Amino acid sequence: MTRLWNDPSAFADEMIDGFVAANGRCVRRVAGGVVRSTVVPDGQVAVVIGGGSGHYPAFAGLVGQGLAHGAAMGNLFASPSTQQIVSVAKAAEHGGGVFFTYGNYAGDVLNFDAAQDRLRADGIACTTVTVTDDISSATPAEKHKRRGIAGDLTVFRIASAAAEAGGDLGEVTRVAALANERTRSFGVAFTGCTLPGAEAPLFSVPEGRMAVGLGIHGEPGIDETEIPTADGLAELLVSRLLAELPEGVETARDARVVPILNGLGSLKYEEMFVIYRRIAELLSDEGAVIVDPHVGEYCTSFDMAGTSLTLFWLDDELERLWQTPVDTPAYRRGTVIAAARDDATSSAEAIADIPTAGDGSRAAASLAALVVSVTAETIDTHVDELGRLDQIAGDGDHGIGMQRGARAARAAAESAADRGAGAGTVLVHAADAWSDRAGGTSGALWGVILRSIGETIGDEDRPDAKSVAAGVAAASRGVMAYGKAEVGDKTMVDALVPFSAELTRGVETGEPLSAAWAGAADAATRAAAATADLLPRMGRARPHAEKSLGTPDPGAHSLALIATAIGTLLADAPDERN
Ligand SMILES: Nc1ncnc2c1ncn2[C@@H]1O[C@H](COP(=O)(O)OP(=O)(O)O)[C@@H](O)[C@H]1O
Ligand SMILES: O=C(COP(=O)(O)O)[C@@H](O)CO
Repeated sequence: MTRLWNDPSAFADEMIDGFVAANGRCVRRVAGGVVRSTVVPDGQVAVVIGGGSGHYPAFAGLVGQGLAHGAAMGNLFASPSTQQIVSVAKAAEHGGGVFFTYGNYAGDVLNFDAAQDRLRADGIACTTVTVTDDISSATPAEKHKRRGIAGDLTVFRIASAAAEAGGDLGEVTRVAALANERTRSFGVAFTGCTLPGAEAPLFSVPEGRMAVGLGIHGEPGIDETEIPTADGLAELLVSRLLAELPEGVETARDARVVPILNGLGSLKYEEMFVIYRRIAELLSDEGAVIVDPHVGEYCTSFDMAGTSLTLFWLDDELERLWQTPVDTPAYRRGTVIAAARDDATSSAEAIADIPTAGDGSRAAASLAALVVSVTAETIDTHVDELGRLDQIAGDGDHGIGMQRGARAARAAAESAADRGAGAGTVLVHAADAWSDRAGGTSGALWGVILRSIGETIGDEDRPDAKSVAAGVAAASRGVMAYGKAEVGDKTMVDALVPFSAELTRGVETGEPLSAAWAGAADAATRAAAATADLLPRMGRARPHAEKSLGTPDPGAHSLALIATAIGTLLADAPDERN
């Protein structure tokens, strides 16, 4: 149970404030996260990590000399937004390009890839290696789909050591990929974790039972067994990992390996030492040479009681890099020669310009802002229900993520309308605020939706039914192009595509916008409900496909709720709104 918070939706921000206040020796705050507070030599590759909050010391606790140059810090269990990542990367960059590395989660990939594209467009060279160490999350044939857990540490460290040694972007990328290939993890848990403000844990394990093969968000495990003895658990973890030695390691005999026993949040160190005692015996019995063992917390899941074992199989090059000194808030090895302090301060965030707008579009701006406001109210009303749906096969954060995004969008839309923006700019500002503040997959996609509609209706004329339907059609295409999901994958696309099709059909047959919108919202509601029968093929829910059968997709459901509420708004004043 996470017991202490002020406002749950402010938890991540307040946590960052406190973290920076306590660790100014190593980090300073920038928009979107933290960067090193010490001077970095010109031309050094910047290693930028990041991910959702709730995993301390991942990710910000691993920023400092010898390790990462910056960390983009998302909301609880949600990827940082594209804007956050761009901002941190620009602050961390010192002329040698940016190397991104993070755990392989859909929201992170979506947002880090988009940030990488933006930086490249600005002339900054970037490469990426996603961490895929968790062997329980996909088969060896689909290794690239595996998620990243405590193996983050080995990849981050090797990449950073290569950057500190003066390696260029190609070199840093090569050794990081090698470290990832040679890092394998497997985890178990005894209780689920509870997000701040939530009434119940994300999942529960029956008394005396243990969930096997689960990740760092309380995603359900792939199996459940009786809780074994400490020695029995050591045997399970070691046997699973030895059954999948990486390429280049034919046998454990004489192989040099770093074992990392990671606590997931509330397992006692003493319990871990008892387990590790047997892990060390088992590895030695196999003839493996143990190097620099780690027992502690490296990537947690709030208060989850559980543990994972990571085995990092060294070669000469990786071992040399692994032995270099590190000094970060949460992780120290060897003796680092302290660099001078970097007194740079981050510049204030620019206030986005308001382009000149035509009278017709300005007249519709307050309605556009009202639409965003109704969206935020709808999410406020359903926030718990959305969290519960996302808990079944996801990470339970759909409600709070949508709430954070929609509230920020409402404030941005109202501010733009007050400053004389046209309807298109109102929605574009709302889009940017939503994706920036919410992060995660749905934050990025709601940014695409609002931006597509805003750009289509533009700032000249009063939007009519045709331009609104064209905007929604552009949003539908945009979401599919960005997220790569198709109809039937059990995502918001399953509601958005029929919504758009029905809206276009209604408008083309001459229905007023309010009527066409109401028909489209009904179609979205039916389609969202029908996702209960689908098996997910994208994102967090994919490894838990069967668990999600019978439950609608949270993103499809929230989209249908929003569409319905906007329909009611339009119907209330049809002549004003058509
Ligand atoms: N690739 C995708 N394309 C479209 N929608 C997606 C995709 N991946 C996930 N989603 C939608 O996002 C929802 C999850 O949103 P949310 O929980 O807020 O984000 P996150 O998974 O990043 O925490 C899913 O229910 C689904 O509707
Ligand atoms: O969960 C995280 C990001 O993945 P999403 O796909 O956005 O849920 C985060 O905690 C790990 O970086």
